[in-house]
Amino acid sequence: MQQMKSIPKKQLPPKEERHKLFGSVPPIEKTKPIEKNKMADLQNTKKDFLFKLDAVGVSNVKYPVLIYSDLAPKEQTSIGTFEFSSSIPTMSKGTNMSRFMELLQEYSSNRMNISISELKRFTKELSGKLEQNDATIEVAFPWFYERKGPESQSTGMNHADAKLSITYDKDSGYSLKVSLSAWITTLCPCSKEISEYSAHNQRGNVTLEATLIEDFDEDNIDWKLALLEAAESNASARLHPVLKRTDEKMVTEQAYENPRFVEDMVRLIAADLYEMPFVSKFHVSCRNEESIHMHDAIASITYDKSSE
Ligand SMILES: Nc1nc2c(ncn2[C@@H]2O[C@H](COP(=O)(O)OP(=O)(O)OP(=O)(O)O)[C@@H](O)[C@H]2O)c(=O)[nH]1
Repeated sequence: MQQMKSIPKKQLPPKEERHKLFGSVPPIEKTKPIEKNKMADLQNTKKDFLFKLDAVGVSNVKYPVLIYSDLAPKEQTSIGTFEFSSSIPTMSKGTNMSRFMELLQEYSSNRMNISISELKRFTKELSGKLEQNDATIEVAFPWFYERKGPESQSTGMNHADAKLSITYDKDSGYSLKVSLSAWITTLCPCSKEISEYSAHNQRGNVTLEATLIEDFDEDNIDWKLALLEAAESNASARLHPVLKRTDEKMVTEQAYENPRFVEDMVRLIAADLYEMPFVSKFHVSCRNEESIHMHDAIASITYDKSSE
């Protein structure tokens, strides 16, 4: 096919003239210093600024990250959404915002992986770089895992929303929090009980938030998988990307054999988290997108093992 030549019909002014046409003006004569050591450093002003701050930093920072998983794909790249902060004392006006991003770039250029050991190292280094007593990093990312149809073994990819939050404090050490939000199937026990046949079922969203013990052994336990298994193994059925007819029959019957209210879901997941020795506190919530209502059904539970 002959290529059409595009011949401009208008005679446009040069680019610089076009910018002027749309309001660009030449720079004025500048009077303020351009050398860094002569510039005002407002954020480093030391005075009584009335209150100390719990947290100051940057949020909604998106960076590519590397994730390791016990499920295939065992290594994957994802997009991390970061939040970094530290406290600052009463006598300090502000933090040094650029230092959060400088350290992230430094880690990223060495293929930053979202592991607990890496983020522990990061927060400790960050608190030193900021010259503060503590630092927190929070990173949320979609985690992908392979899922096979139960009978055909046809493979596809599911994902869950994972989050890891680590605080380093010079006096109290590290605190580790993880969270996973995943989808499951629930089949209504009441509907099954009262109906001659069938039962309504829905897609439920489960969020598990757990505080881990400080010496959590990430080399032997994948926390993402532990939380996913707690959510899915207690549901009426799991979600699958690929289902052949033989699989669909199994999943449908499995859901009918394992009916769950939204309350049942959070209590059963709580029981699994209670039995995990590396979890010290947890919060579980479930939201069922009801298929017979326009509204959702919700339930949640919070538990602190140290309060026993
Ligand atoms: N503290 C603070 N800085 C802000 C804020 N918004 C923008 N910034 C800017 O972040 C920029 C970089 O700050 P710094 O990290 O202190 O830059 P710097 O002093 O050149 O960095 P260092 O040499 O590491 O001390 C400054 O120009 C601030 O004005 C804010 O809300 N608080």
